[in-house]
Amino acid sequence: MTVAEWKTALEFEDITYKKSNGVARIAFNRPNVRNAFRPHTTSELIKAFYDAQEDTSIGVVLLSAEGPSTKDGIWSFCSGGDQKARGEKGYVGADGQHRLNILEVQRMIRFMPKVVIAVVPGWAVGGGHSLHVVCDMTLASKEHAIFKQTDADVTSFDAGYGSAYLAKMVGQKKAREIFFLGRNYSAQEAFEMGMVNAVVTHSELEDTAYEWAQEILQKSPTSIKMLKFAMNLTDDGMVGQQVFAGEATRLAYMTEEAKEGRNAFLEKRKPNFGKNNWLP
Ligand SMILES: CC(C)(COP(=O)(O)OP(=O)(O)OC[C@H]1O[C@@H](n2cnc3c(N)ncnc32)[C@H](O)[C@@H]1OP(=O)(O)O)[C@@H](O)C(=O)NCCC(=O)NCCSC(=O)c1cc(O)c2ccccc2c1O
Repeated sequence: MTVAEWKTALEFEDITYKKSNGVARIAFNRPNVRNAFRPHTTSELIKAFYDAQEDTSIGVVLLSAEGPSTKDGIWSFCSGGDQKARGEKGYVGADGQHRLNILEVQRMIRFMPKVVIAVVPGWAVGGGHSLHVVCDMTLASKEHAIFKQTDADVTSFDAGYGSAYLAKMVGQKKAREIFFLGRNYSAQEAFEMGMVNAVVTHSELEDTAYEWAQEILQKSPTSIKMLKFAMNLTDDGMVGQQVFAGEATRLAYMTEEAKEGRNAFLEKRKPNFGKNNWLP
C-alpha cells in the first residue's frame, strides 16, 4: 500500500487542494454549513480542477470534503448551493454579480481526461448529490454518507447530469423517486441502486480512495482517457463526439502521415503518404 504524502498545491479559502504521487485531492472546506458551495467556492473549484487537468503528473482527482463540522460533529460531502448566497436572480457573488458556475465545474469533471472519484464522507445533497453523480466513480462512508435530493424543495434544480444522467445510472423510476420524494438514502442503499461503487468504513475511506487512485495510475493513461470519453460519448451528443474526436486527432498527429502532411506544406510540395498505407 502506498502511503499518501499530501502537499498543498494551492491555497484557497473554501476548499483545500493537495497532491501526492500522481493524485490530486480537492476537498470542500466549509463543514459548518455542510460544505455548501457559493460563487467563491465554484471559482476556486474551477482553478483547482484546471490545475489538476494541466498537471501531467496527475492521473486521478479525488473530490472529497474536510470535516466534521466543529459545531455538531456531523460529516458532509456537499449540501449544494449556499442558500444564503441566493439573491433575486440566483446565486450572487461578493462582487454583486449573479453566478454560480457549478455547471462549469460539472463539465470540467466530465470532460477532464483523467479519472475523478467522489469521496463521500457524509451528506451529499442537492447540487452536492449532482456532483457525485457526474464524477466517474463514488466511494461512500458506511457510517456517515447520506444521499438526498432537495432541488425541488428550494427551486434550484439540476435538469442536466444531476437528474437525467442519474436516471441512466439508477433507472428512471428510482431517479424520479429520488427527486420527487427527496428522501434520505444510506451508502448501502445508494450502492444497491448503482450510484456508488463501494461502501467503505469511515476511517478507511480516504485511504481506500487513494489506493483505488494508485491502482488506476498503473494503467495506460491513453486507454483510461479514451475509455472515459467513449463511455461519455453516447450521453454527451456532439460535444461528446468532439471530446472523443479531439483525442483521435491527437493520436493521428503522432503518425508518419501527420509529419508528412505538415512537412509537405512547410516545404511547399505535394504530400507523399506512400502507396501501402491503407491499413485493413
Ligand atoms: C444537508 C442537510 C440535509 C443537513 O441537515 P442537518 O439537519 O444535518 O443540518 P442543518 O440543516 O442543521 O445544517 C447545518 C448548518 O448548515 C447550514 N446549511 C446546510 N446546507 C446549507 C446550504 N445548502 N446552504 C446554506 N447553508 C446550509 C444550515 O443552515 C445550518 O446552519 P446554522 O447556522 O443553522 O448552523 C440540510 O442542511 C439541508 O437540507 N441543506 C440544504 C440542502 C439544499 O437545499 N441545497 C441546495 C439544493 S439546490 C442546488 O444545490 C443547486 C444549485 C445550483 O446553482 C444549481 C445550478 C444548476 C443546476 C443545479 C443546481 C443545484 O442543484
